[in-house]
Amino acid sequence: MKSLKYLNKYFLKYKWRLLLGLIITIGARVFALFTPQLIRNSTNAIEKYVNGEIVDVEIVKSELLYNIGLIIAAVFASAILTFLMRQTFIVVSRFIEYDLKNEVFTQYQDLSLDFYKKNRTGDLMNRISEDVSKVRMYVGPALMYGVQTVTLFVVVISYMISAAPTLTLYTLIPLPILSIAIYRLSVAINKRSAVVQQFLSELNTFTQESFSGIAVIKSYGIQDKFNSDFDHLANESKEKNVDLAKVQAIFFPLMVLLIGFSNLIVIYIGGKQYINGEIESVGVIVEFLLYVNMLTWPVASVGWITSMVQRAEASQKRINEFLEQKPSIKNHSDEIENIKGDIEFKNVTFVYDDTNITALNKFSFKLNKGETLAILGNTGSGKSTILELIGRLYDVSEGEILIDGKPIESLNLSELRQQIGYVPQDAFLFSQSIRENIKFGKSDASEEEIIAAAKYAAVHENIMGFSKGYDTVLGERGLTLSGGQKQRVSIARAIIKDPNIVLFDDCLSAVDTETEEKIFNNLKEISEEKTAIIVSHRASSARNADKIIVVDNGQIIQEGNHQELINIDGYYKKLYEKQLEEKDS
Ligand SMILES: Nc1ncnc2c1ncn2[C@@H]1O[C@H](COP(=O)(O)OP(=O)(O)OP(=O)(O)O)[C@@H](O)[C@H]1O
Repeated sequence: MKSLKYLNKYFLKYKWRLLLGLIITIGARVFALFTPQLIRNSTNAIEKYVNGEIVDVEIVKSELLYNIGLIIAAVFASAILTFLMRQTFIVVSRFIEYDLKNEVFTQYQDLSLDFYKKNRTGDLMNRISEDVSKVRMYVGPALMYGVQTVTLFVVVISYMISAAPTLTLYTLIPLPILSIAIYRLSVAINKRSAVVQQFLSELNTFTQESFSGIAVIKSYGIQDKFNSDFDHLANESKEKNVDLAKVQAIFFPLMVLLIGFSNLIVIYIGGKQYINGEIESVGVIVEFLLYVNMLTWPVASVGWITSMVQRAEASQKRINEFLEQKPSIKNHSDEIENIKGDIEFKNVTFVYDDTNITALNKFSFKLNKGETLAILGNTGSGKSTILELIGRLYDVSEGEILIDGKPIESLNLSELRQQIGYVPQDAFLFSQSIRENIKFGKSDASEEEIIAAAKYAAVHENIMGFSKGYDTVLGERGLTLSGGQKQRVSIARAIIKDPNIVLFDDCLSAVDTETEEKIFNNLKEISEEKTAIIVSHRASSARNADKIIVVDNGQIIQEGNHQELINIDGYYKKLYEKQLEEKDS
């Protein structure tokens, strides 16, 4: 129950609704309990008529009609209150589910990139959906049936004791056995459900990956392998489901058996006591039979509730694991200062935690506001890492990064990111319209601003070529853009922010050199005052930059401008000449 304590704040938040639910539940049970008593009264009236204590049949008839009327009224009242009980408890559980989902999602958003590297997407999704639903069962049905069971027990058993104490004792004997049996069964059901759940998770991950990688699967012609792998997984999943169904099948027969046994005891002991004159009338036996049946569900639900609480506890523990994590990148300043855009790396070393790869090793450079730096180098040399460190997606392992002369950690994190227009290597676009995708950079952007940004990114004409223009929906249910178009939409998204620092991570690789040139010219026009870092594999992207750095293995191997570097034998000159030759041929 330790983990579930976390939810107390939500119970507190909805305390009035819950209190109302409690009162309604008690009311519903009290009304439900009128029925056995009224039936006892009716049976007694008939018994008295049979015994000759009442001679006028009309009196019996009117007594019966009176009781039937009251039973109908009580049942109605109980039904309405039961409806309201669900409306309060279950509605509160939905509210709490909503709050918790939001809390988990916000926490996911706050956590740093390394968190996503360490945890699988499937697991993240499971905790926000499956685990939260299991927790809802605790705050909803478990709480509701718990309150209902306790109320019913207290009221029914006190009624039973006042009517016939010894008979009560005999009648209740099988009920704890029933409760224990159902609890054990629930534990077995839980264990098997967990296995079923795990297989379902695997099946989901497999299916999701198969759909995402459908192009690879088809082009490699490996559908058969995937079909048979799926078949294998689905078959195992089916077998685990069958195992589960077998234990579940015992549930109701067991309940019926033990209740039947209680009924027999009532009839046998009750009958004997009636004959011996220990109980006043047959009506009491009838009343007890009804009580026993009324107690069936609550007794069974004790086991069920226990297992629901256990499952919720396990799920909340998993949720808490994530909720308790602190983002590794923390904001240390609430002061919003305008970031101008001077960038300096001083002996920066960066090691990726998960792989222990030293991506940058004692790396230093300085870039003034308004300057453009081009970074070239082989794959895996550390180029993207430089940009990620400027956006504080990670913090440096050693050395320091200064922005406007101040340590990057001392700046307000959201202001820093606000002032950066970052275009990552794999342009990710959301399954929304092109307009919405561009507007991610500036939520209140006007139509003119959107078009201007698209023009700067040299993608406006492409967009106008689509029948729905800027309203064209992208992604799974929409249009698929070409690699180059995607890159340019994502550039437009960065430009529209009008940031002081622009970071382009090899984001023109799928664009021809002429369009690239055009974009750079546009960029120059709007970025007089902006600091720009352009990571590329092409010398053409670097030609007009104020500074060029060539990186290898996390270190700078060449530094200078285009003119300087083409006069020195080395990586840049080779790359430039090679690309010149390719262009000519
Ligand atoms: N998230 C990560 N976790 C662990 N190691 C990483 C991560 N990202 C990059 N690396 C490693 O750090 C090194 C530098 O990677 P980086 O992405 O900065 O290179 P790059 O020069 O941008 O490469 P490319 O030109 O292929 O994009 C590589 O060895 C890479 O395997």
